[in-house]
Amino acid sequence: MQDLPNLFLIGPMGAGKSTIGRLLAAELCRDFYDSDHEIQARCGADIPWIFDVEGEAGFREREAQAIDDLTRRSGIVMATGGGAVIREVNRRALRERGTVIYLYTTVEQQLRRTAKDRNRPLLQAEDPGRVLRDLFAARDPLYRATADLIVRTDRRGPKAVASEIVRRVTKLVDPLQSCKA
Ligand SMILES: Nc1ncnc2c1ncn2[C@@H]1O[C@H](COP(=O)(O)OP(=O)(O)O)[C@@H](O)[C@H]1O
Ligand SMILES: O=C(O)C1=C[C@@H](OP(=O)(O)O)[C@@H](O)[C@H](O)C1
Ligand SMILES: [Mg+2]
Repeated sequence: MQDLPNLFLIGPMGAGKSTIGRLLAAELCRDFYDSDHEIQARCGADIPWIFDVEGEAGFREREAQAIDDLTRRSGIVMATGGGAVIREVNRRALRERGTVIYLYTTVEQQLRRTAKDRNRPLLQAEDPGRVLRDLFAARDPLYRATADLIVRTDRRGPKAVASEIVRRVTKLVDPLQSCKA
């Protein structure tokens, strides 16, 4: 497992990037980073505050800086925020500096998983289902274009998904490993 590249998780809000990323890193004995946590730690404020005071544009600047810095590390697992793929510079950093995994789930699951969480400013809207559908239409092509692997998270719990990623990524890196003793 030492030869594994950086693993970067992308996908929409509620896909499980933060939860599964942490489990994946533990399973691989890797350091775990979450670009959203990094942004909040550097700024000393939470995401709703950043959106309030600096707008989404300010948040995206901070996000690009965090992604550029974190993707330069080696041997890490990193969860991104759902909007990380909007910027071409982020997509390039992710693609060039690691293996990118798109965690896919349905909008219905996203809605259920994010319903009680007030920490996602984009979903504090009258119709969060509509927001999620519109974001999916805009971003799904970008997730697909950036990813090396697509893994569904709507049918299995976080632990099972983390194990599936380990299995698939190991094969991707060393296609012969499944033939080894
Ligand atoms: N595969 C899964 N099955 C069921 N619930 C999940 C799964 N992945 C994540 N969750 C739950 O969904 C919520 C949002 O997960 P989170 O990791 O914050 O998603 P993201 O970082 O992609 O927005 C959390 O309550 C988490 O426990
Ligand atoms: O989709 C988005 O634009 C966002 C997703 C959030 O992260 P999660 O995908 O981890 O919820 C967070 O970065 C911010 O609220 C914006
Ligand atoms: Mg997250």
